[in-house]
Amino acid sequence: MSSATVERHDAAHSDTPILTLDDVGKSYGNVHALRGVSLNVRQGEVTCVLGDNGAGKSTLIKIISGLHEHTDGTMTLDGVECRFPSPRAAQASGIATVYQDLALAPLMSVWRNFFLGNEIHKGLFRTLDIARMKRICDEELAKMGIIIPDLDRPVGGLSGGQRQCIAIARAIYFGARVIILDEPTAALGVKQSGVVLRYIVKARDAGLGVIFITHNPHHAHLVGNHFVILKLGRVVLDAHRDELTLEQLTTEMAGGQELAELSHELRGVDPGKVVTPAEVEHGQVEAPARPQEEEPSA
Ligand SMILES: Nc1ncnc2c1ncn2[C@@H]1O[C@H](COP(=O)(O)OP(=O)(O)OP(=O)(O)O)[C@@H](O)[C@H]1O
Repeated sequence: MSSATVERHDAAHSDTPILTLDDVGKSYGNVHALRGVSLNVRQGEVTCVLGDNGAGKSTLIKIISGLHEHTDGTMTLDGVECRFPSPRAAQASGIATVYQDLALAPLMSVWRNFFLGNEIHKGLFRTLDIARMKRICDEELAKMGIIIPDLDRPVGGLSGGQRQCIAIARAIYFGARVIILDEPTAALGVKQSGVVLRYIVKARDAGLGVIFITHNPHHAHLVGNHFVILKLGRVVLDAHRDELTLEQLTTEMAGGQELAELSHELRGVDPGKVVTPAEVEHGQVEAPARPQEEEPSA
Protein backbone atom coordinates (compact mmCIF):
# COMPACT_ATOMS: atom_id res chain seq x y z
CA MET A 1 0.00 0.00 0.00
CA SER A 2 1.36 3.45 -0.88
CA SER A 3 2.22 6.00 1.80
CA ALA A 4 -0.48 8.26 0.33
CA THR A 5 -3.01 5.54 1.09
CA VAL A 6 -1.78 5.19 4.66
CA GLU A 7 -2.09 8.94 5.20
CA ARG A 8 -5.58 8.80 3.83
CA HIS A 9 -6.56 6.10 6.30
CA ASP A 10 -5.13 8.10 9.20
CA ALA A 11 -7.06 11.14 8.11
CA ALA A 12 -10.33 9.25 7.87
CA HIS A 13 -13.43 10.93 9.25
CA SER A 14 -11.99 14.43 8.87
CA ASP A 15 -14.70 17.05 8.94
CA THR A 16 -13.32 19.20 6.13
CA PRO A 17 -14.95 18.33 2.81
CA ILE A 18 -12.68 16.92 0.12
CA LEU A 19 -15.01 18.08 -2.59
CA THR A 20 -17.58 20.85 -2.46
CA LEU A 21 -20.16 21.90 -5.00
CA ASP A 22 -21.58 25.33 -4.38
CA ASP A 23 -24.66 26.44 -6.29
CA VAL A 24 -23.60 24.38 -9.28
CA GLY A 25 -25.70 24.40 -12.44
CA LYS A 26 -25.47 22.86 -15.86
CA SER A 27 -27.36 23.88 -18.97
CA TYR A 28 -27.42 22.01 -22.24
CA GLY A 29 -28.56 24.85 -24.48
CA ASN A 30 -32.02 25.70 -23.19
CA VAL A 31 -32.25 22.61 -20.99
CA HIS A 32 -31.34 23.31 -17.36
CA ALA A 33 -30.29 19.84 -16.23
CA LEU A 34 -29.00 21.08 -12.85
CA ARG A 35 -29.66 24.27 -10.92
CA GLY A 36 -28.23 25.53 -7.64
CA VAL A 37 -26.85 22.20 -6.45
CA SER A 38 -24.69 22.34 -3.33
CA LEU A 39 -23.00 19.25 -1.96
CA ASN A 40 -20.16 18.36 0.40
CA VAL A 41 -18.20 15.12 0.08
CA ARG A 42 -16.24 14.25 3.21
CA GLN A 43 -13.67 11.61 4.00
CA GLY A 44 -15.11 8.58 5.72
CA GLU A 45 -18.67 9.47 4.71
CA VAL A 46 -21.16 8.13 2.20
CA THR A 47 -23.10 10.89 0.49
CA CYS A 48 -26.17 9.40 -1.16
CA VAL A 49 -27.64 11.16 -4.16
CA LEU A 50 -31.15 9.97 -4.94
CA GLY A 51 -33.54 10.99 -7.65
CA ASP A 52 -36.02 9.79 -10.19
CA ASN A 53 -35.39 9.55 -13.93
CA GLY A 54 -34.30 12.87 -15.36
CA ALA A 55 -33.51 14.30 -11.91
CA GLY A 56 -29.97 15.22 -12.95
CA LYS A 57 -27.95 12.43 -11.31
CA SER A 58 -25.99 11.55 -14.46
CA THR A 59 -25.29 15.22 -15.13
CA LEU A 60 -23.95 15.60 -11.60
CA ILE A 61 -21.70 12.55 -12.04
CA LYS A 62 -20.45 13.88 -15.37
CA ILE A 63 -19.46 17.23 -13.84
CA ILE A 64 -17.58 15.63 -10.94
CA SER A 65 -15.92 13.01 -13.12
CA GLY A 66 -14.74 15.43 -15.82
CA LEU A 67 -17.07 14.43 -18.66
CA HIS A 68 -18.92 17.76 -18.69
CA GLU A 69 -18.10 21.13 -17.20
CA HIS A 70 -20.63 23.00 -15.07
CA THR A 71 -22.03 26.23 -16.44
CA ASP A 72 -22.82 27.89 -13.08
CA GLY A 73 -21.50 27.88 -9.54
CA THR A 74 -18.20 26.57 -8.21
CA MET A 75 -16.60 23.22 -7.45
CA THR A 76 -13.69 23.06 -4.99
CA LEU A 77 -11.28 20.26 -4.26
CA ASP A 78 -9.43 20.57 -0.95
CA GLY A 79 -10.63 24.17 -0.78
CA VAL A 80 -9.25 25.12 -4.21
CA GLU A 81 -11.67 25.96 -7.00
CA CYS A 82 -11.43 23.45 -9.82
CA ARG A 83 -12.90 22.26 -13.10
CA PHE A 84 -12.07 18.94 -14.64
CA PRO A 85 -11.62 19.30 -18.40
CA SER A 86 -11.41 15.52 -18.88
CA PRO A 87 -12.03 12.27 -16.98
CA ARG A 88 -8.26 11.83 -16.84
CA ALA A 89 -7.95 15.18 -15.01
CA ALA A 90 -10.56 14.09 -12.48
CA GLN A 91 -8.82 10.74 -11.97
CA ALA A 92 -5.48 12.48 -11.49
CA SER A 93 -7.14 14.48 -8.69
CA GLY A 94 -8.24 11.26 -6.99
CA ILE A 95 -11.81 11.08 -8.25
CA ALA A 96 -12.83 7.65 -9.52
CA THR A 97 -16.15 6.76 -11.08
CA VAL A 98 -17.51 3.23 -11.18
CA TYR A 99 -20.26 2.93 -13.78
CA GLN A 100 -22.75 0.14 -13.43
CA ASP A 101 -22.22 -1.53 -16.79
CA LEU A 102 -18.86 -0.20 -17.85
CA ALA A 103 -16.91 -1.03 -14.73
CA LEU A 104 -14.83 -3.87 -16.20
CA ALA A 105 -13.95 -5.62 -19.48
CA PRO A 106 -15.94 -8.88 -19.30
CA LEU A 107 -13.62 -11.05 -21.39
CA MET A 108 -10.48 -10.13 -19.51
CA SER A 109 -9.27 -11.91 -16.40
CA VAL A 110 -9.73 -10.52 -12.91
CA TRP A 111 -6.10 -9.45 -12.53
CA ARG A 112 -5.92 -7.91 -16.03
CA ASN A 113 -8.99 -5.87 -15.23
CA PHE A 114 -7.55 -4.81 -11.91
CA PHE A 115 -4.43 -3.40 -13.61
CA LEU A 116 -6.03 -2.29 -16.88
CA GLY A 117 -4.21 0.88 -17.96
CA ASN A 118 -1.83 0.66 -14.98
CA GLU A 119 0.10 -2.53 -15.81
CA ILE A 120 3.36 -3.29 -14.00
CA HIS A 121 6.32 -4.10 -16.24
CA LYS A 122 9.69 -5.63 -15.48
CA GLY A 123 13.16 -6.03 -16.99
CA LEU A 124 14.91 -4.46 -19.90
CA PHE A 125 12.18 -5.47 -22.34
CA ARG A 126 9.38 -4.15 -20.16
CA THR A 127 7.47 -7.42 -20.15
CA LEU A 128 4.36 -7.66 -18.02
CA ASP A 129 5.11 -8.65 -14.45
CA ILE A 130 2.19 -11.04 -14.27
CA ALA A 131 3.17 -12.77 -11.03
CA ARG A 132 3.46 -9.46 -9.20
CA MET A 133 0.18 -8.14 -10.56
CA LYS A 134 -1.64 -11.32 -9.57
CA ARG A 135 -0.14 -11.21 -6.07
CA ILE A 136 -1.13 -7.57 -5.52
CA CYS A 137 -4.60 -8.15 -6.97
CA ASP A 138 -5.09 -11.15 -4.67
CA GLU A 139 -3.89 -9.21 -1.60
CA GLU A 140 -5.99 -6.14 -2.32
CA LEU A 141 -9.17 -8.11 -2.93
CA ALA A 142 -8.57 -10.22 0.19
CA LYS A 143 -8.05 -7.05 2.25
CA MET A 144 -11.56 -5.99 1.33
CA GLY A 145 -13.00 -9.45 1.94
CA ILE A 146 -13.38 -10.49 -1.72
CA ILE A 147 -12.25 -14.06 -2.25
CA ILE A 148 -11.88 -15.07 -5.90
CA PRO A 149 -10.05 -18.41 -6.13
CA ASP A 150 -9.05 -18.09 -9.78
CA LEU A 151 -7.77 -14.65 -10.79
CA ASP A 152 -7.34 -15.88 -14.40
CA ARG A 153 -11.08 -16.23 -14.73
CA PRO A 154 -12.80 -13.71 -17.06
CA VAL A 155 -14.74 -11.21 -14.95
CA GLY A 156 -17.78 -11.72 -17.19
CA GLY A 157 -18.30 -15.04 -15.38
CA LEU A 158 -18.46 -13.41 -11.94
CA SER A 159 -21.58 -12.15 -10.25
CA GLY A 160 -22.64 -8.53 -10.75
CA GLY A 161 -21.86 -7.81 -7.10
CA GLN A 162 -18.35 -9.24 -7.35
CA ARG A 163 -17.68 -7.21 -10.49
CA GLN A 164 -18.72 -3.99 -8.77
CA CYS A 165 -16.52 -4.82 -5.77
CA ILE A 166 -13.49 -5.48 -7.99
CA ALA A 167 -14.01 -2.13 -9.71
CA ILE A 168 -14.22 -0.37 -6.33
CA ALA A 169 -11.13 -2.18 -4.99
CA ARG A 170 -9.20 -1.17 -8.08
CA ALA A 171 -10.19 2.49 -7.70
CA ILE A 172 -9.12 2.48 -4.04
CA TYR A 173 -5.79 0.80 -4.79
CA PHE A 174 -4.95 3.34 -7.47
CA GLY A 175 -5.38 6.25 -5.12
CA ALA A 176 -9.01 7.37 -5.32
CA ARG A 177 -10.01 9.78 -2.56
CA VAL A 178 -13.53 10.24 -3.83
CA ILE A 179 -15.37 7.37 -5.42
CA ILE A 180 -18.60 7.86 -7.34
CA LEU A 181 -20.75 4.76 -7.58
CA ASP A 182 -23.37 5.03 -10.31
CA GLU A 183 -26.33 2.94 -9.20
CA PRO A 184 -24.13 -0.03 -8.23
CA THR A 185 -27.04 -2.05 -6.85
CA ALA A 186 -29.65 -1.21 -9.51
CA ALA A 187 -29.33 -4.46 -11.47
CA LEU A 188 -28.64 -6.71 -8.47
CA GLY A 189 -30.78 -9.00 -6.33
CA VAL A 190 -30.96 -8.73 -2.56
CA LYS A 191 -27.93 -10.92 -1.78
CA GLN A 192 -25.65 -9.34 -4.36
CA SER A 193 -26.77 -5.87 -3.31
CA GLY A 194 -25.73 -6.83 0.21
CA VAL A 195 -22.25 -7.71 -1.05
CA VAL A 196 -21.88 -4.30 -2.67
CA LEU A 197 -23.35 -2.39 0.29
CA ARG A 198 -20.88 -4.09 2.65
CA TYR A 199 -18.15 -3.04 0.31
CA ILE A 200 -19.35 0.55 0.23
CA VAL A 201 -19.06 0.58 4.02
CA LYS A 202 -15.51 -0.76 3.76
CA ALA A 203 -14.58 1.97 1.29
CA ARG A 204 -16.10 4.54 3.64
CA ASP A 205 -14.26 3.12 6.63
CA ALA A 206 -11.01 3.16 4.64
CA GLY A 207 -11.41 6.94 4.60
CA LEU A 208 -12.76 7.57 1.13
CA GLY A 209 -15.46 10.04 0.33
CA VAL A 210 -18.15 7.94 -1.31
CA ILE A 211 -20.88 9.35 -3.57
CA PHE A 212 -23.55 6.68 -3.85
CA ILE A 213 -26.04 7.34 -6.65
CA THR A 214 -29.19 5.29 -6.24
CA HIS A 215 -32.92 5.08 -6.77
CA ASN A 216 -33.26 2.90 -3.70
CA PRO A 217 -33.87 4.67 -0.36
CA HIS A 218 -33.53 1.39 1.56
CA HIS A 219 -30.03 0.82 0.20
CA ALA A 220 -29.13 4.47 0.74
CA HIS A 221 -30.31 4.47 4.35
CA LEU A 222 -28.34 1.32 5.19
CA VAL A 223 -24.99 2.92 4.38
CA GLY A 224 -25.47 6.68 4.00
CA ASN A 225 -24.26 9.47 6.27
CA HIS A 226 -25.82 12.20 4.23
CA PHE A 227 -28.73 12.27 1.78
CA VAL A 228 -29.48 14.55 -1.12
CA ILE A 229 -32.57 14.12 -3.26
CA LEU A 230 -32.62 15.72 -6.70
CA LYS A 231 -35.78 16.49 -8.57
CA LEU A 232 -35.85 18.10 -12.01
CA GLY A 233 -32.30 19.27 -11.48
CA ARG A 234 -32.79 20.87 -8.06
CA VAL A 235 -32.02 19.70 -4.54
CA VAL A 236 -35.34 19.05 -2.80
CA LEU A 237 -33.90 17.39 0.31
CA ASP A 238 -30.50 17.68 1.97
CA ALA A 239 -30.23 15.95 5.33
CA HIS A 240 -27.86 14.16 7.68
CA ARG A 241 -28.61 10.64 8.76
CA ASP A 242 -29.66 11.73 12.25
CA GLU A 243 -32.20 14.14 10.76
CA LEU A 244 -34.01 11.57 8.66
CA THR A 245 -35.70 8.22 9.21
CA LEU A 246 -35.88 5.56 6.53
CA GLU A 247 -39.60 6.17 6.30
CA GLN A 248 -39.10 9.89 5.69
CA LEU A 249 -36.45 9.21 3.08
CA THR A 250 -38.70 6.68 1.34
CA THR A 251 -41.60 9.10 1.39
CA GLU A 252 -39.52 11.98 0.04
CA MET A 253 -38.01 9.79 -2.63
CA ALA A 254 -41.39 8.45 -3.62
CA GLY A 255 -42.69 11.95 -4.19
CA GLY A 256 -43.96 12.99 -0.74
CA GLN A 257 -46.99 15.23 -1.14
CA GLU A 258 -47.56 14.26 -4.78
CA LEU A 259 -47.73 10.61 -3.82
CA ALA A 260 -50.10 11.32 -0.94
CA GLU A 261 -52.43 13.10 -3.38
CA LEU A 262 -52.18 10.23 -5.85
CA SER A 263 -52.92 7.68 -3.16
CA HIS A 264 -55.96 9.67 -2.14
CA GLU A 265 -57.14 9.84 -5.75
CA LEU A 266 -56.61 6.11 -6.28
CA ARG A 267 -58.68 5.27 -3.27
CA GLY A 268 -61.47 7.44 -4.55
CA VAL A 269 -63.38 6.85 -1.32
CA ASP A 270 -63.76 8.38 2.10
CA PRO A 271 -61.91 11.68 1.83
CA GLY A 272 -61.33 11.55 5.57
CA LYS A 273 -59.24 8.38 5.30
CA VAL A 274 -55.51 8.98 5.45
CA VAL A 275 -53.40 6.79 3.15
CA THR A 276 -49.69 7.08 3.75
CA PRO A 277 -47.29 7.32 0.83
CA ALA A 278 -45.50 4.29 2.29
CA GLU A 279 -48.67 2.24 1.73
CA VAL A 280 -48.67 3.19 -1.93
CA GLU A 281 -44.95 2.58 -2.23
CA HIS A 282 -45.36 -0.90 -0.83
CA GLY A 283 -48.33 -1.72 -3.00
CA GLN A 284 -50.80 -1.75 -0.12
CA VAL A 285 -53.28 0.58 -1.79
CA GLU A 286 -56.66 -0.96 -2.34
CA ALA A 287 -58.02 -1.11 -5.86
CA PRO A 288 -60.14 1.94 -6.62
CA ALA A 289 -63.68 1.44 -5.39
CA ARG A 290 -66.19 0.59 -8.09
CA PRO A 291 -68.79 3.29 -8.57
CA GLN A 292 -72.05 2.41 -6.87
CA GLU A 293 -74.72 1.23 -9.27
CA GLU A 294 -77.82 3.32 -9.21
CA GLU A 295 -80.93 1.72 -7.79
CA PRO A 296 -83.36 1.01 -10.66
CA SER A 297 -86.29 3.33 -10.27
CA ALA A 298 -89.50 1.57 -9.44
N1 LIG B 1 -26.56 15.97 -23.42
C1 LIG B 1 -27.77 16.46 -23.10
N2 LIG B 1 -28.38 17.36 -23.88
C2 LIG B 1 -29.58 17.87 -23.56
N3 LIG B 1 -30.27 17.53 -22.44
C3 LIG B 1 -29.71 16.64 -21.63
C4 LIG B 1 -28.44 16.05 -21.90
N4 LIG B 1 -28.13 15.19 -20.89
C5 LIG B 1 -29.17 15.24 -20.04
N5 LIG B 1 -30.12 16.10 -20.47
C6 LIG B 1 -31.36 16.45 -19.79
O1 LIG B 1 -31.04 16.84 -18.48
C7 LIG B 1 -31.99 16.35 -17.54
C8 LIG B 1 -31.29 15.51 -16.47
O2 LIG B 1 -30.81 14.32 -17.09
P1 LIG B 1 -29.88 13.26 -16.34
O3 LIG B 1 -29.52 12.22 -17.34
O4 LIG B 1 -28.79 13.96 -15.65
O5 LIG B 1 -30.90 12.66 -15.27
P2 LIG B 1 -30.77 11.32 -14.39
O6 LIG B 1 -31.23 11.67 -13.01
O7 LIG B 1 -29.42 10.74 -14.53
O8 LIG B 1 -31.85 10.37 -15.07
P3 LIG B 1 -31.79 8.76 -15.28
O9 LIG B 1 -31.94 8.14 -13.93
O10 LIG B 1 -32.97 8.53 -16.17
O11 LIG B 1 -30.50 8.46 -15.96
C9 LIG B 1 -33.02 15.57 -18.34
O12 LIG B 1 -34.09 16.44 -18.62
C10 LIG B 1 -32.28 15.23 -19.63
O13 LIG B 1 -33.17 15.10 -20.71
